[in-house]
Amino acid sequence: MYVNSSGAENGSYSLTFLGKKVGRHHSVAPAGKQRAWEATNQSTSPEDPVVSSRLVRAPVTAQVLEDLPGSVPELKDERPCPIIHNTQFDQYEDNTAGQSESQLSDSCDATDQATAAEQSQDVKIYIPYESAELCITQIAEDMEAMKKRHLEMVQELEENFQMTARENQEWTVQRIRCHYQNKLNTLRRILDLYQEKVEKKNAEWEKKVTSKMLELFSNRLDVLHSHQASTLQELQMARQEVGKVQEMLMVSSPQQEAAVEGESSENNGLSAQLQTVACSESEQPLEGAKARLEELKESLYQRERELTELLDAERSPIPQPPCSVLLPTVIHKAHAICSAVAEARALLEEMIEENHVALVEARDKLYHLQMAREYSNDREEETTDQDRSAEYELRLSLLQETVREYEVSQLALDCIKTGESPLVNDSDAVSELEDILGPGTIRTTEGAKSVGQQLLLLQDELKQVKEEKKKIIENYTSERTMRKKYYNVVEDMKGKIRVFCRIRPVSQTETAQGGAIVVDKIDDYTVSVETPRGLREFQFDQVFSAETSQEDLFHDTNRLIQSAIDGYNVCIFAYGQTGSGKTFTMVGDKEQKNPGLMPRSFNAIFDIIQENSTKFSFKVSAYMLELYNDRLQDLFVSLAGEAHAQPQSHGQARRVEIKRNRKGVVFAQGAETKEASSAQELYALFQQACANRHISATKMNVESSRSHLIVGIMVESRNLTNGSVSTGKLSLVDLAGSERAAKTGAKDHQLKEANSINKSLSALGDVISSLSAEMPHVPYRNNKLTQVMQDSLGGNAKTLMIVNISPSECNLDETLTSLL
Ligand SMILES: Nc1ncnc2c1ncn2[C@@H]1O[C@H](COP(=O)(O)OP(=O)(O)OP(=O)(O)O)[C@@H](O)[C@H]1O
Repeated sequence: MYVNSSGAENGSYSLTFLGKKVGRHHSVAPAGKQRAWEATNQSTSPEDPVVSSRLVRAPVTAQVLEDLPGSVPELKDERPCPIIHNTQFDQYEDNTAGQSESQLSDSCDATDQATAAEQSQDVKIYIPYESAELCITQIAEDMEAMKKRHLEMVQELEENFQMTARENQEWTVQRIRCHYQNKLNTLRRILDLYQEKVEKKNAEWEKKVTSKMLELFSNRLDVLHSHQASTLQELQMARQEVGKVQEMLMVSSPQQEAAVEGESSENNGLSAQLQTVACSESEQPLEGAKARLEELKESLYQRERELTELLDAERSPIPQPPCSVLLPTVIHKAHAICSAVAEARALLEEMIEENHVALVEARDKLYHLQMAREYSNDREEETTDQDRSAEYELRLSLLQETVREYEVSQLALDCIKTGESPLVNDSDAVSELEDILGPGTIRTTEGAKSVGQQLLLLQDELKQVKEEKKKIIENYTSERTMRKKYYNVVEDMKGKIRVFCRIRPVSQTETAQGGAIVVDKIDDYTVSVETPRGLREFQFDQVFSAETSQEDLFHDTNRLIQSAIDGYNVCIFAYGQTGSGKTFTMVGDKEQKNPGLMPRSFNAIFDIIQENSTKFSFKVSAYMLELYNDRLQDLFVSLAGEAHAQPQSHGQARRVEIKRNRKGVVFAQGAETKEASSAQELYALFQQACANRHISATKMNVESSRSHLIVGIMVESRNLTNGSVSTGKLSLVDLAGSERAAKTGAKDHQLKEANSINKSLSALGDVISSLSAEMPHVPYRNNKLTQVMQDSLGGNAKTLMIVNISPSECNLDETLTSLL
């Protein structure tokens, strides 16, 4: 027998006996079967060690185990020994256990020795039958071992599967748990939010109820006080009446006794006469008492009516807290005070003592009155006086009331002393209050106590809220102060004195004169002037060319308006030769098609006020002055047109003096300061002032300002949250033009005007130079102009000077003077 290697690759083997091929029925795995098997396992990976071992071994195991029992006896019958080809045998060895290797080798060696001659001719090796049998047995054992291993593997796979399934299950459970945990968390969050909302609502509601209750409680206390007062008054009156009645009784008793005695001794007629006299005598004072009684009755009815009204009011739509409900709180508080303060304790003791004495007295009185009534009843049975009986009833009930009040007071005072709360039995009022607070909240003493405690807590909360509000206001105030400070720092960084230069367009007169344009704006900060000695350049904080609109100019200046509203002094003035455009810059053209800085500032002030109206209240006031020939004049005071034309008549005008108050704020004494509540009102005041200004025609300007116009606008702002007040001043000055007398053609009073103007401008120049050079002394007092502008020049004030210049060659000298 030999094992053929053909088909070994597919795992099929054939056995040959004595050179005769027996057939392929011993093939371990036929090709068809192998393919079918592979098809069933094609979904599995051959790389998988388990699967690949199956691919090789499984068919061998199954087929051999089936086929071997039949084949072994067959082989036994066929002697001599089968042969195994060496190479084929080697191939077989690959698929069998190593244990059989040595045995097979031994068998082969024996066969080799027995058939040595044949080996030289034929490569087939014959092995003894026993060896073949041994070999087959070995194969069977191997197969058995393989079957065992396969079973183990199957078991292992099953275990793996179960483990994986278990893991999967756990993972799924974990996922589900996670999902529900998340859901639970979300629900909790929603619940928290709802709870928060409910608490907020409760707090709001409690706040409302508390304030309402406190209000009602104080009202109730007031009513109780007034009741107590009126009761005391009534009691006093009752006491007096009782005294009177007792007196009357004392008077009438002996008379009646006498009448009774006389009855027995004298005859009936006389007795009747005496009785009548006695009765008539006793009835005289009784009449007065009856009248008084009537009054008392009336007043009592009146009180009763008032009480009914009060009770009706209690049942009004707004439920009122009963006094008895709030009483425990009051007692609780009073007890706390009494136990804390020795003085209060002593006072309480005194009150208890006094109340006790009063109670004893009232009880005595009641007792006496009751006795008197009984006695009187006995008497009235005889006299049949119904009115008297009614009077006693009334007084009795009054006294009973008083005694009850003293008893209640006694109880309350004892409660205050011990700290215990009295029982609540004002059931109607309690149920009304429970409608608000919820059922069962105050039905018991504990409930009432908790309401009281809630009240105290809410009072504390209110206190806290107030403190928080105070803090917020403080923060807000400090934040605002910081804003002002930083705004001011930024403005200061730009320079406390800023100088702008504005070149006006060439005028018709200048065109007619044919003068060349010698002034040019090089950049936003530089002006160049062509002089006979060459081109000169001048630096400014800002340069505006002839094309610059009024709006653009204002845009660069209106930040200073905010500073004035913030409480700083700000001064904006235009400077330059006559006809250079100062009035145009400050006021605008005559028709106000191009309004200047002044009217625009008026609007800006009220715009800012409007923006801040919720946080501040503002007061705007203004004075408008003219400095003409070294004389200050109030422009609100209207002088006759002739007076304006003739300067001599100014002596009659009201004298205006420049003064400074303690804070250093300049004010014009003798000048009127008018309030304005809108930009329109302020502008109307301004127009009124302008109408009184000195203007006349010069050679240089048809409408030349012959005076300095000083408009002072004071803005007082009051912080609505903390009540702080700050005042800032915006000074807007349109200066008269510097001029050369010869050029302007000034004569007589105009020459005087020009001298005065030039003097004041020179003084202003000196002040500005000193400030710019940060000199220790600034010559403010040299001129009225500098005096009036003092609080707006230097110090913390912000100053903006606009130098107006002409571009024309004919004004070159004046332009250079202005620029230098
Ligand atoms: N930027 C400008 N754009 C157009 N016109 C201007 C401008 N500046 C000045 N003017 C015109 O030039 C003329 C003189 O100007 P304005 O009266 O303002 O000069 P002034 O410096 O105020 O003179 P004075 O000192 O004599 O009062 C006016 O008719 C004015 O309209």
